[in-house]
Amino acid sequence: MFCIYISHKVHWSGDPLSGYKIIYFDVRGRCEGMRILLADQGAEWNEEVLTFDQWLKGDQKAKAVFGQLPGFQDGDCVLYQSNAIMRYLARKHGVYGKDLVTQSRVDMMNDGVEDLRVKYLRMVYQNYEEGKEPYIQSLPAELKHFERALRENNNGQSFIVGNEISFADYNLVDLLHNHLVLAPECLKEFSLPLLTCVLVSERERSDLTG
Ligand SMILES: N[C@@H](CCC(=O)N[C@@H](CS)C(=O)NCC(=O)O)C(=O)O
Repeated sequence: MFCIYISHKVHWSGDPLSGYKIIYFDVRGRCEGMRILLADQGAEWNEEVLTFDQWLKGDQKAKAVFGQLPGFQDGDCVLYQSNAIMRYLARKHGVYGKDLVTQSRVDMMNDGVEDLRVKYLRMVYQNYEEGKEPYIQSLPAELKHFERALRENNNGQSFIVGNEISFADYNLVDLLHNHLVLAPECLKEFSLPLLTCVLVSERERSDLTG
Protein backbone atom coordinates (compact mmCIF):
# COMPACT_ATOMS: atom_id res chain seq x y z
CA MET A 1 0.00 0.00 0.00
CA PHE A 2 2.73 2.43 0.93
CA CYS A 3 4.19 2.57 -2.53
CA ILE A 4 1.03 3.84 -4.25
CA TYR A 5 1.69 7.51 -3.84
CA ILE A 6 5.40 7.15 -4.27
CA SER A 7 4.84 6.47 -7.95
CA HIS A 8 1.83 8.75 -8.27
CA LYS A 9 2.39 11.24 -11.06
CA VAL A 10 -0.50 12.99 -12.74
CA HIS A 11 -0.49 12.67 -16.50
CA TRP A 12 -2.54 15.15 -18.41
CA SER A 13 -2.47 15.00 -22.17
CA GLY A 14 -4.15 18.35 -22.66
CA ASP A 15 -5.61 16.97 -25.88
CA PRO A 16 -9.39 16.58 -25.51
CA LEU A 17 -9.49 14.07 -28.35
CA SER A 18 -6.97 11.62 -26.96
CA GLY A 19 -7.30 8.92 -24.34
CA TYR A 20 -9.89 8.47 -21.66
CA LYS A 21 -12.48 11.07 -20.76
CA ILE A 22 -13.98 11.43 -17.30
CA ILE A 23 -17.13 13.52 -17.01
CA TYR A 24 -17.73 14.73 -13.49
CA PHE A 25 -17.99 17.67 -11.13
CA ASP A 26 -15.02 19.63 -9.77
CA VAL A 27 -14.58 17.36 -6.75
CA ARG A 28 -12.65 14.22 -5.84
CA GLY A 29 -15.86 12.34 -5.01
CA ARG A 30 -16.48 9.15 -6.92
CA CYS A 31 -13.69 9.81 -9.42
CA GLU A 32 -10.63 10.11 -7.24
CA GLY A 33 -10.04 6.35 -7.10
CA MET A 34 -9.96 6.17 -10.90
CA ARG A 35 -7.72 9.24 -11.11
CA ILE A 36 -5.27 7.60 -8.71
CA LEU A 37 -5.39 4.37 -10.72
CA LEU A 38 -4.75 6.16 -14.00
CA ALA A 39 -1.98 8.33 -12.62
CA ASP A 40 -0.25 5.42 -10.94
CA GLN A 41 -0.49 3.37 -14.13
CA GLY A 42 1.02 6.22 -16.15
CA ALA A 43 -2.11 6.70 -18.26
CA GLU A 44 -3.35 9.97 -19.69
CA TRP A 45 -6.90 11.21 -19.38
CA ASN A 46 -9.00 14.31 -19.85
CA GLU A 47 -11.86 15.60 -17.81
CA GLU A 48 -15.07 17.33 -18.75
CA VAL A 49 -15.87 19.27 -15.60
CA LEU A 50 -19.47 20.32 -15.05
CA THR A 51 -20.61 23.09 -12.75
CA PHE A 52 -23.73 22.46 -10.74
CA ASP A 53 -25.58 25.02 -12.87
CA GLN A 54 -24.65 23.16 -16.05
CA TRP A 55 -25.84 19.93 -14.45
CA LEU A 56 -29.16 21.49 -13.47
CA LYS A 57 -29.87 22.30 -17.13
CA GLY A 58 -30.50 18.58 -17.43
CA ASP A 59 -28.84 17.63 -20.73
CA GLN A 60 -26.07 15.56 -19.14
CA LYS A 61 -28.46 14.04 -16.64
CA ALA A 62 -30.72 12.93 -19.48
CA LYS A 63 -27.77 11.25 -21.22
CA ALA A 64 -26.50 9.44 -18.14
CA VAL A 65 -27.74 5.84 -17.93
CA PHE A 66 -28.86 6.25 -14.30
CA GLY A 67 -29.18 10.02 -14.36
CA GLN A 68 -25.95 10.55 -12.43
CA LEU A 69 -22.22 11.15 -12.86
CA PRO A 70 -19.44 10.12 -13.21
CA GLY A 71 -19.51 9.30 -16.88
CA PHE A 72 -16.58 7.86 -18.77
CA GLN A 73 -15.58 7.42 -22.39
CA ASP A 74 -12.86 5.39 -24.06
CA GLY A 75 -13.50 5.50 -27.80
CA ASP A 76 -16.81 3.73 -28.41
CA CYS A 77 -17.05 2.58 -24.82
CA VAL A 78 -19.29 4.86 -22.75
CA LEU A 79 -19.86 3.92 -19.14
CA TYR A 80 -21.61 5.21 -16.05
CA GLN A 81 -21.36 3.89 -12.45
CA SER A 82 -18.01 4.55 -10.80
CA ASN A 83 -17.27 0.94 -9.86
CA ALA A 84 -17.99 -0.27 -13.40
CA ILE A 85 -15.54 2.36 -14.65
CA MET A 86 -12.97 1.23 -12.08
CA ARG A 87 -13.36 -2.37 -13.22
CA TYR A 88 -13.02 -1.43 -16.89
CA LEU A 89 -9.80 0.45 -16.15
CA ALA A 90 -8.57 -2.35 -13.92
CA ARG A 91 -9.05 -4.89 -16.73
CA LYS A 92 -7.35 -2.64 -19.26
CA HIS A 93 -4.38 -1.90 -17.04
CA GLY A 94 -4.01 -5.35 -15.54
CA VAL A 95 -4.85 -4.38 -11.96
CA TYR A 96 -7.76 -6.77 -11.38
CA GLY A 97 -5.88 -9.90 -10.25
CA LYS A 98 -4.73 -12.65 -12.55
CA ASP A 99 -7.14 -15.48 -11.82
CA LEU A 100 -10.77 -16.04 -10.92
CA VAL A 101 -10.17 -16.41 -7.18
CA THR A 102 -7.96 -13.32 -6.91
CA GLN A 103 -10.40 -11.29 -9.00
CA SER A 104 -13.26 -12.37 -6.77
CA ARG A 105 -11.31 -11.38 -3.66
CA VAL A 106 -10.53 -8.01 -5.22
CA ASP A 107 -14.28 -7.61 -5.89
CA MET A 108 -15.02 -8.55 -2.28
CA MET A 109 -12.61 -5.94 -0.88
CA ASN A 110 -13.87 -3.30 -3.28
CA ASP A 111 -17.44 -4.04 -2.20
CA GLY A 112 -16.28 -3.48 1.38
CA VAL A 113 -14.84 -0.11 0.34
CA GLU A 114 -18.12 0.73 -1.40
CA ASP A 115 -20.18 -0.18 1.69
CA LEU A 116 -18.15 2.18 3.87
CA ARG A 117 -18.18 4.87 1.16
CA VAL A 118 -21.99 4.79 1.08
CA LYS A 119 -22.18 5.13 4.90
CA TYR A 120 -19.71 8.03 4.74
CA LEU A 121 -21.62 9.79 1.94
CA ARG A 122 -24.98 9.37 3.70
CA MET A 123 -23.56 10.88 6.87
CA VAL A 124 -21.87 13.79 5.07
CA TYR A 125 -24.78 14.70 2.78
CA GLN A 126 -27.80 13.73 4.87
CA ASN A 127 -26.92 13.93 8.55
CA TYR A 128 -23.64 15.75 9.04
CA GLU A 129 -24.41 17.83 12.15
CA GLU A 130 -25.92 15.04 14.21
CA GLY A 131 -24.25 12.12 12.50
CA LYS A 132 -20.59 13.12 12.45
CA GLU A 133 -19.60 12.20 16.02
CA PRO A 134 -21.40 8.83 16.13
CA TYR A 135 -19.94 8.04 12.72
CA ILE A 136 -16.40 8.79 13.92
CA GLN A 137 -17.03 6.64 17.01
CA SER A 138 -18.04 3.75 14.77
CA LEU A 139 -15.01 4.07 12.50
CA PRO A 140 -12.58 1.75 14.31
CA ALA A 141 -15.08 -1.09 13.94
CA GLU A 142 -15.31 -0.37 10.22
CA LEU A 143 -11.62 0.18 9.53
CA LYS A 144 -10.38 -2.84 11.45
CA HIS A 145 -11.61 -5.08 8.63
CA PHE A 146 -9.24 -3.42 6.19
CA GLU A 147 -6.35 -3.53 8.62
CA ARG A 148 -6.95 -7.23 9.25
CA ALA A 149 -7.00 -7.98 5.51
CA LEU A 150 -3.70 -6.13 5.12
CA ARG A 151 -2.17 -7.84 8.16
CA GLU A 152 -3.23 -11.31 7.04
CA ASN A 153 -1.70 -10.73 3.60
CA ASN A 154 2.04 -11.03 4.11
CA ASN A 155 1.82 -9.02 7.34
CA GLY A 156 1.01 -5.85 5.48
CA GLN A 157 3.97 -5.99 3.16
CA SER A 158 1.75 -6.55 0.10
CA PHE A 159 -1.59 -5.18 -1.03
CA ILE A 160 -5.18 -5.58 0.04
CA VAL A 161 -5.35 -8.80 -2.03
CA GLY A 162 -2.44 -10.93 -3.24
CA ASN A 163 0.98 -9.56 -4.09
CA GLU A 164 0.01 -7.10 -6.83
CA ILE A 165 -1.81 -3.82 -6.68
CA SER A 166 -5.47 -3.85 -7.69
CA PHE A 167 -8.23 -1.31 -8.22
CA ALA A 168 -9.47 -2.09 -4.70
CA ASP A 169 -6.19 -0.64 -3.32
CA TYR A 170 -6.72 2.57 -5.25
CA ASN A 171 -10.30 2.86 -4.05
CA LEU A 172 -9.26 2.13 -0.47
CA VAL A 173 -6.54 4.78 -0.49
CA ASP A 174 -9.06 7.36 -1.64
CA LEU A 175 -11.61 6.32 0.99
CA LEU A 176 -9.02 6.44 3.77
CA HIS A 177 -7.94 9.83 2.62
CA ASN A 178 -11.51 11.10 2.90
CA HIS A 179 -11.62 9.79 6.44
CA LEU A 180 -8.35 11.47 7.31
CA VAL A 181 -9.93 14.77 6.30
CA LEU A 182 -13.05 14.00 8.35
CA ALA A 183 -11.22 12.74 11.43
CA PRO A 184 -7.42 13.18 11.35
CA GLU A 185 -6.99 10.97 14.43
CA CYS A 186 -9.16 8.12 13.25
CA LEU A 187 -6.32 5.72 12.52
CA LYS A 188 -4.22 6.39 15.60
CA GLU A 189 -5.50 3.43 17.56
CA PHE A 190 -4.40 0.80 15.11
CA SER A 191 -1.47 -1.14 16.50
CA LEU A 192 0.10 -2.02 13.19
CA PRO A 193 1.13 0.91 11.00
CA LEU A 194 -0.59 -0.47 7.92
CA LEU A 195 -3.47 1.91 7.43
CA THR A 196 -1.46 4.74 8.91
CA CYS A 197 1.28 4.13 6.36
CA VAL A 198 -1.06 4.86 3.52
CA LEU A 199 -2.10 8.13 5.00
CA VAL A 200 1.30 9.32 6.10
CA SER A 201 2.32 8.78 2.52
CA GLU A 202 -0.70 10.69 1.30
CA ARG A 203 -0.03 13.53 3.72
CA GLU A 204 3.52 13.83 2.59
CA ARG A 205 2.39 14.05 -0.98
CA SER A 206 -0.61 16.31 -0.48
CA ASP A 207 0.75 18.53 -3.25
CA LEU A 208 -0.37 15.94 -5.79
CA THR A 209 -4.09 16.32 -5.57
CA GLY A 210 -4.47 19.56 -3.66
N1 LIG B 1 -23.69 4.51 -7.91
C1 LIG B 1 -23.29 5.70 -8.63
C2 LIG B 1 -23.61 6.91 -7.76
C3 LIG B 1 -23.40 8.18 -8.57
C4 LIG B 1 -23.73 9.42 -7.79
O1 LIG B 1 -24.21 9.41 -6.63
N2 LIG B 1 -23.51 10.55 -8.46
C5 LIG B 1 -23.77 11.85 -7.88
C6 LIG B 1 -22.45 12.62 -7.73
S1 LIG B 1 -21.26 11.72 -6.77
C7 LIG B 1 -24.63 12.66 -8.84
O2 LIG B 1 -24.56 12.49 -10.04
N3 LIG B 1 -25.44 13.56 -8.28
C8 LIG B 1 -26.28 14.45 -9.06
C9 LIG B 1 -27.67 13.91 -9.24
O3 LIG B 1 -28.01 12.83 -8.73
O4 LIG B 1 -28.47 14.60 -9.89
C10 LIG B 1 -21.80 5.61 -8.95
O5 LIG B 1 -21.06 4.93 -8.23
O6 LIG B 1 -21.37 6.20 -9.96
